[in-house]
Order: sequence, then C-alpha cells, then structure tokens
Amino acid sequence: MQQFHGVGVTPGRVLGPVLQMPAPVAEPAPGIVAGSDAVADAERIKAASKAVQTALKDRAATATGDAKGVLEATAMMAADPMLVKGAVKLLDPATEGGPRSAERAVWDSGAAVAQKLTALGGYMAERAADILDVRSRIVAELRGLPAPGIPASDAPFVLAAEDLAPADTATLDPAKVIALITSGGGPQSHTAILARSLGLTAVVAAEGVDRIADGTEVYVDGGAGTVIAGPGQPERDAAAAWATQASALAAFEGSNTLADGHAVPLLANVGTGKDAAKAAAAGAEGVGLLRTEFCFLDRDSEPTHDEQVAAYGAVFAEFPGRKVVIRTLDAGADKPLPFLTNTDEPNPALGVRGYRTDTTSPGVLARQLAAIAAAAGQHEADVWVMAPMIATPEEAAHFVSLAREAGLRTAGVMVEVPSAALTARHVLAHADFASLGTNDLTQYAMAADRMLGPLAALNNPWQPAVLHLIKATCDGARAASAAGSASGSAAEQKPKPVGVCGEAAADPALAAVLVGLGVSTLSMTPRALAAVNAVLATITLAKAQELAGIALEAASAVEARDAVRAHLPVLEELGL
Ligand SMILES: C=C(OP(=O)(O)O)C(=O)O
Ligand SMILES: [Mg+2]
Repeated sequence: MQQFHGVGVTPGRVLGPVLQMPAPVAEPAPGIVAGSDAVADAERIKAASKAVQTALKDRAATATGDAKGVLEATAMMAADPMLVKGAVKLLDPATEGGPRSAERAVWDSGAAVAQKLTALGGYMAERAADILDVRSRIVAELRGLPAPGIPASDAPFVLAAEDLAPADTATLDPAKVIALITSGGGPQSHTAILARSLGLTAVVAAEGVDRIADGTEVYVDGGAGTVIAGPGQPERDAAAAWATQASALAAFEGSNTLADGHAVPLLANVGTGKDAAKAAAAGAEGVGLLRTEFCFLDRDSEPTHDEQVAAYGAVFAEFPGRKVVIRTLDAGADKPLPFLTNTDEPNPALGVRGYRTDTTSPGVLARQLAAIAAAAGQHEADVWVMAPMIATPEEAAHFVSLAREAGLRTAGVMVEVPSAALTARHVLAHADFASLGTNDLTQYAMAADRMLGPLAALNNPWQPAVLHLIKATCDGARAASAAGSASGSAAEQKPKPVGVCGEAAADPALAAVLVGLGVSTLSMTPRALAAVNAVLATITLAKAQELAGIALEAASAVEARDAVRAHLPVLEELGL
C-alpha cells in the first residue's frame, strides 16, 4: 500500500484502476531516418491517418453530448486531404527543408495547414488546434505509441496526469472517468474548476501520482486529498459507504437555512444559459456569479449588442424573480482575449485585466453595461452587476457610476485584490454589495500563481491570511452600512451584502467558516449545492462563528482546516 498526499478538490471516495494520461507527442527530429523509402513512407502515412480516423469514429459512436460532436469532427480531420497529401508531398527530398521522415512530414504538413486556418480567422482559426491534435495522433500512430489525450477505455477508470490541458477536458466523459488525480495543478486551477463543475472526485498536486502504473487499483479520497495505491478492506468499505451516501446527498431542495433558521442563500456560478438551466434544476436560489467571458471567448472581435443581450438574457430567463449577479468582462491573465489584452505582459496576473481593461480599451465596458441593462429589461430576474479586479474606492465609485448611467440599479464589486478587502469600508461606501473572489484573493494574498501546481499549498483558501482578508471585508461592509445610516449605529443597520463566489464556497467545511466570518450568500458550482446545504443545515450561526474563530487563530492552512474539520463530525458522517 502506498499513499500520496495532495489537495482535495471535490469530495468523494472512489476505487478504480488507474489509467495515465499519455505524455504529449514530442516533435520529430528534422531529417530522414536512415534506410527509409519515400514510397513506403507515403503508404505508412495514409495507413496511420486511416487508423486514427477509425479509432476516433469508434469512440464517437459510443460517446454522448458535446464529446460526440468533438470526436466526430476530429475524425473527419484525420483524413483531411490537405494534411495527408501535404505530408506525402513533403516526403519528396527535393521539397524545401527536405528530406524528411514520415513523422516529420506529417508534423510539418500539420503546421502548414494550421497556419493557413489561423490566417483565415474566425471559425476556421478555431480549427487550427484540432488539426494540431490530429497531427499528434498520426505521429503517435506512426511511432506505435498510445494516442495522446484522454485514454479510451470501455471500463470506468481513475484518470492520472501531471495536469490536463483545457483541450483535453472537452472529451472527458464523466461516465468513464470516475476520479481525477494530478501531480500538478492547484485547487483553483482550471482543471480543479472543471472537476468541481463535473462533480468529479478529484485530488490535485499529489506528487508521484503521475507515475502510478496503468491498471493499479487506487482509492481516491477527494475530501481528505489522499490517494492510496493497493487499498485494503477499510478503503473498500469507505468507497461502498460513499456510493450510498452520495446518492442520499443528491438533492438540494432550493432553500438553505442553518439549524437556527438563519438563511444563507446558496447560489450558482454559471457561464451560459445552458449552465443556468442546470443550476435552476439543481435548486440554486439564484446566480451568484455569471462569468460573461464565455460570450467573448474564441472570437477575435467584441460581440455585438444583440449577441450580448441574447447571451445574458438566456441566463436571466432561468431565474425569474431571483437574484442574478452578472460580472462584467474579466479578460486578461488566465482569460486572455485577443482583441482586448496584451499577451506580451511580463506578469499577466498583475497586469491589465478585469475592470482595468477599461483604461486601455475604453468603451467595451460601457457597451457591455448597456447590453446587460437591455437584457435585464426583457426579463424578470433581479439583476445585480459587479466588476472584477477592483482595487481602490475610486475604481469602485467609477464602476458604480457607469452602471447607474446604464440604468442598472444594483451595482457592486468583486473583492479579489487584498487592497479592496483591507479598504472595504471605503469601497463599500460606493458599492451596493461585494462578492469575494477567493480564487484570486488567495493568489494575490499569497503571491502564488493560481495556475501553478508547485505552489498549490500556498494557493489554498484555508490560508489564515486569506480568512483574515475575508473578515476585513465583512467588517468593512458593516462599518460602511453604519456610516451610511442616519443613526450611525452598526447594530441598527443591515450590513451591505458580502457573498463568496470563489471555489472556497464549494468546500462544505470552509463554507461554514465563511458564514461565521459574516458572509451572507455562497455561490458555487451546482454540483456542490447539496453537500454544502447538508453541512450548513446542521450548525447554528453561533457554531459557524465559533468555527470561524478557530480558523482565524490557526497558524497554517492545514491547521485551520484540520481544526475546523475536527469540530464538524458531520463531515465524516457524510463522507465529505
Ligand atoms: C470567482 C473568481 O473569479 P475567477 O475564478 O473567474 O477569476 C475568483 O477569483 O475567485
Ligand atoms: Mg477572479
């Protein structure tokens, strides 16, 4: 039995055989392989492209949903004449840069096709990445190596990898992949966010798991953040117990209150109308974060007013009479957009991102606010708008004034930069509400890039420094409300709402601490609603405050988490 320790991302206790993500296909060396023959190489290339196409078609036949479409389209490309004929032509030693091996000819032909597609722009440019994927598959086939990307298997398995590329995730089939374990990636990385949104039991930053042999049986505990290779009877029992508890946890009835009746609405993080429909079906009490980047991604120009109105309206339509908090564009850093952000910045996370793009590309924000107001006018949702990456009270005041000019009534800010948390009293003098973005707040408090696996231990929202910043924000909101009231008495005034929409809200133990720190709503992936509700329903506000006190006193993230979990036995009972 061998144990690996990482950071738990999605609770769950699962047993299954490991399949490793194959290493990316290495670039073939230039030049020809001694003794090769151009005629035979041409046949090998054609046979390899056919084999790749057949394998992809077979997978498409058994896939469902988005994955089916992706696989069918990729299968078509595997036999793309431009790619295959281009490669065969390059085998001629007289061509520029020749002579070439079969692998190299495919590699260079793929690069040339991708370049042409990119130059065409728009939809065609998006296909460039698919051609490069197919190219890698053909080269792997020529070498007799496993195909790159998520391994194909008829039986369910635990996917192990160093980390996943965003493109790999498109074909991740939750019916086959029962857990995800990575040696890299932090708890706020895109891999972790994806795992949470799929409800996939996952442990990230567990060093060594990318070296477990294929077929080895492992036990994954996504709550504790551990992976055990060669599990024993206790692990088998725990996995069996989880399988029954997980189904008992499946439903959230749509109204979250603590044991003493104190309401803490549970909201959903969504990007599209389709997400919103799923969130509504899962019982979400509203939307706490509508990420509008989804409407802007994968395009090289700003969406039109009508496109934006339709995209936002599709979300508002799912929550009539309910709160929907929409965030204006958060381009830059981990979400680059070609027409708005500069890819040459030396430190993109500290660069022109979020609200800051209003200074370099003025007008985009005002047009977005106009579209949000128009969409809000067509639906019954209670629309709140907020800006990402607000650092100062002046920025808050400017954003709120822009929102009001557009006709939006409720305007607030994300608190995800430590300066905004520390000056929350002044920031909230201008804004109607705050929403804590704990993913970025952690990265900036700890000076640890949220995308980097080696920094996962720092990049953990249980860090006491992050908890103190959350407390400062809630205290600031209370002070701002008191200053704004006629009597000036904090006791008489309801504090301005402070929610959490970062990944921290989806951790049931941390959710309890957040409530104790003074947070009034929690927004998360719909998959986490039932687990968070199940835990919060067992504690009173006084208990949540006691847990918050314990976490604030801790000297480290691990100490804070362990101490709080020790005071919440319900977590163990529910297998969370
Ligand atoms: C919710 C957040 O925003 P994003 O993950 O989109 O940066 C956050 O930073 O916590
Ligand atoms: Mg953020």
